Amino acid sequence: MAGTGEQQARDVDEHLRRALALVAPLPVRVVPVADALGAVVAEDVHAAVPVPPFDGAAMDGYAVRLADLPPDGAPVTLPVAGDVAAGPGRTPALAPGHAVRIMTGAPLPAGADAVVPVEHTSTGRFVAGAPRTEEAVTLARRPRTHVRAAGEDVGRGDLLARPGTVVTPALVGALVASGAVDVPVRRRPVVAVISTGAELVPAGTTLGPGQITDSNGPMLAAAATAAGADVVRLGPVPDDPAALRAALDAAVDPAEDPAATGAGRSGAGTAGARPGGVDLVVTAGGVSAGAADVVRELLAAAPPGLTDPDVAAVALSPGRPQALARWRGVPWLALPGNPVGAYASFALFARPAIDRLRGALPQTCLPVPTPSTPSDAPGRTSLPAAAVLPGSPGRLLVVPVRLAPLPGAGHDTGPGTVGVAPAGSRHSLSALATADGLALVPPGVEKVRVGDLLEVLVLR
Ligand SMILES: Nc1nc2c(c(=O)[nH]1)N[C@H]1C(S)=C(S)[C@@H](COP(=O)(O)OP(=O)(O)OC[C@H]3O[C@@H](n4cnc5c(N)ncnc54)[C@H](O)[C@@H]3O)O[C@H]1N2
Ligand code: MOO
Repeated sequence: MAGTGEQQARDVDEHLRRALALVAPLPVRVVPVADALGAVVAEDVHAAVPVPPFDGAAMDGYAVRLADLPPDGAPVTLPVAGDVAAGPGRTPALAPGHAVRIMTGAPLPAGADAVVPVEHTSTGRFVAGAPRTEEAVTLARRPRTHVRAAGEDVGRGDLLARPGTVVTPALVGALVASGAVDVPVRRRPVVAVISTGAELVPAGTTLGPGQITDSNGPMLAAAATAAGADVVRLGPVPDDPAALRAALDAAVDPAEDPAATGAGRSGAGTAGARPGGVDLVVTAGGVSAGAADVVRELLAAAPPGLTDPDVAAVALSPGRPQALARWRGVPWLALPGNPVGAYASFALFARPAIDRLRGALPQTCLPVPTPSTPSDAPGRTSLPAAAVLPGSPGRLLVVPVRLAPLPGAGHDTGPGTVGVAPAGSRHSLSALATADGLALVPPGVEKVRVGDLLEVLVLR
């Protein structure tokens, strides 16, 4: 009977809202700045010291008093009173009518207010390692003073990072330069990735009839790692609810022995498992309408440990069958098994959930940016379509796209000439692997024309 059992599809935004409601930002801990790369700052961080900490020379040359140099640029000859090199020690004051040799990064002597680069003086150049021989130097006023003023980069007390800021290599440098030793960040989430399906065998296994390699497990583990989580991989588990239950138990309580059920731990990050279990479980597969769909079967059986089961057909393609639940209190996102659907739903639901655990989506950010609400959220941008894209009334289409020149835009037409075009078949994992982003074609759009703006999740 056509249409029987058809569910009303749930909006992507609504499913994301429910997924985010399952998770909360993890506790804050103070860690050495050097260990904070990739973590999310949890409190305002202010500069303890100014950068640079003192007025210094920006060039190798001579420190002078501007008052001694005629404003019309006429050269003067000044006796050279001494040397100042970068490094510790007291810097003597510069007496009026004198110059001192100064090296880049050295503190400016009191009284000096400009540095004349050596190549613009009678000395011409300094010889590394050779002592000073010049008694006097002839030089003239220059347009720039080549002085780096104390605090000109960062003032004492300036805000360096707010809650939600991801610690990048450059931020590590900026924090340390400004006197930070430790930084308050959210604990790194630990995510269990479990693939399900009787047909799955681990990578490297010779395939028997009807078998395929579990690619979702390694792919989603890599996606979770790239999203800033530590990963525990379990499975693949067969289409047996008892095996899935055992794998879930092993994820939320590592004291359980997964080997006893056929669910084995593998993959990078296992050693990093939190003693108390994981913060989030992501499963792939077994969530649609098949007779052997193990996630659906377990959710329907309502076993002890399962709470808040929520099975939905989401208005999303690929990635329509989805479920949410808690297993022994731990949030569980059940994604579909089709590899591109699994990837797209990871990007749309699991990644934001991991961001929220990390503190990267501040609570004040709710309502969260969603595919239908263009935003300036990190990792998203709006780009014009460089080719015609299909639309699909009633569901959000996820299209793997590559950056491509806009047709008709030549190199002389200036900026804004880059758009996105499909990277290949919408359902092909190999096309997805070459994509720069996922274009989100909103429900209700029948066709995307060249030049139409698209919301794009940036993948690289
Ligand atoms: N009668 C219906 N059938 C299906 C529906 C539906 O609504 N009604 N939805 C279809 C859609 S859309 C999707 S997506 C799939 C999702 O189903 P499951 O989540 O139950 O996924 P599986 O059946 O387990 O697998 C689907 C497909 O993907 C392959 N797969 C699964 N896991 C992996 C893995 N770890 N690595 C690589 N490939 C994997 C699997 O072999 C299947 O080919 O259901 C449709 N059917
Ligand atoms: O939702 Mo499925 O992932 O469309 O193919």
